[in-house]
Amino acid sequence: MPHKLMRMRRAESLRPAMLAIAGDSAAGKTTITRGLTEALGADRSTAVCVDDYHRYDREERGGLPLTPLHPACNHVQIMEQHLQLLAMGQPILKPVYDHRDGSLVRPRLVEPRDLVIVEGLLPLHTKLARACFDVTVYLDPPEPIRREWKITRDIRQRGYTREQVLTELARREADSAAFVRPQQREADIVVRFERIEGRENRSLSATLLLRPTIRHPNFAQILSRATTSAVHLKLTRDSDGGPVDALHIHGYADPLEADVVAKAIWHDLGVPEPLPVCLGLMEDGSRNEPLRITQLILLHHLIRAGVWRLPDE
Ligand SMILES: Nc1ncnc2c1ncn2[C@@H]1O[C@H](COP(=O)(O)OP(=O)(O)OP(=O)(O)O)[C@@H](O)[C@H]1O
Ligand SMILES: O=C(CO)[C@H](O)[C@H](O)COP(=O)(O)O
Repeated sequence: MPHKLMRMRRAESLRPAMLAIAGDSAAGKTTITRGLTEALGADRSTAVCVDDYHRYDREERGGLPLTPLHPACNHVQIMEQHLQLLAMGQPILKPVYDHRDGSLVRPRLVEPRDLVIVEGLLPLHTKLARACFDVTVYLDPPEPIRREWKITRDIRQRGYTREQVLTELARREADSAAFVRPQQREADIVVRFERIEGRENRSLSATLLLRPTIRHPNFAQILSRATTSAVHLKLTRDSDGGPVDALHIHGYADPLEADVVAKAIWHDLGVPEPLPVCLGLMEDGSRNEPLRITQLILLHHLIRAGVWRLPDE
């Protein structure tokens, strides 16, 4: 049972805290990761994108009946090996896929820091890969929103036309259902940015399903200390019908009110540093409160996972 061995070996030794962020293309993984790594700093954190393990470049893929979401289109075994090495604090020589033109370029030496964030299409696809993580997240925006994000991003940054993106989205649907979306069930936290019907405000709200597979911050207590209408905790149903806690962050949250919650979450962590200012920052420089609180919660988990294994604790 290699995945059980991996869990045991990790429990025995001092090694980095590992966070996985899985989700379909343009689900928002890079946007969340960017804020986390900036907040933690390059000396404490490393980010790895497992889409770099694509087996074929864009041109080669064009002639194949495969989409990048299919495990056969990725070096999954090498990804597993590298995740195990990172999880044990070892360096890797990681392949690199350049999305600007779809080419596979010179590999990069990655030395894990105390906190490692791994994002991509399939980081939770296998048991062995999952065993490498302390905290697992799945980003689950509603399909119409993800499609909007993908169309805009792929046209602006990856050299595609609108028609090409629409064709590709249709081509990928079966593989997304078979290989990407099932990872939702494997995650400790499921994040959904969505538009709430009837709200005039166009900002997206965020709902975080907090599954009892890991220990979450005591939000009931944290929110009882922070008088605000920006965030609330509710009991909802998971996809299997079971009850699960969910934290809802309103898209219309007043930044001042959201700040009260952000400070309370940060304070709960007991870290003396000031609240990082880079959280909630979008690529265009705008600020997004639901994104900020989501990043803060993931940061809380990652730092806690790291602190728990310090030798004096
Ligand atoms: N919370 C959000 N609110 C508004 N827009 C968002 C949000 N998250 C992401 N986006 C938009 O969606 C686009 C895609 O996001 P991002 O690059 O983070 O996705 P990704 O999951 O890393 O994509 P890929 O796996 O294809 O590289 C971004 O250009 C960004 O503008
Ligand atoms: O699903 C994706 C994640 O970003 C990409 O489309 C996939 O990685 C292939 O990349 P590209 O479209 O840049 O060739």
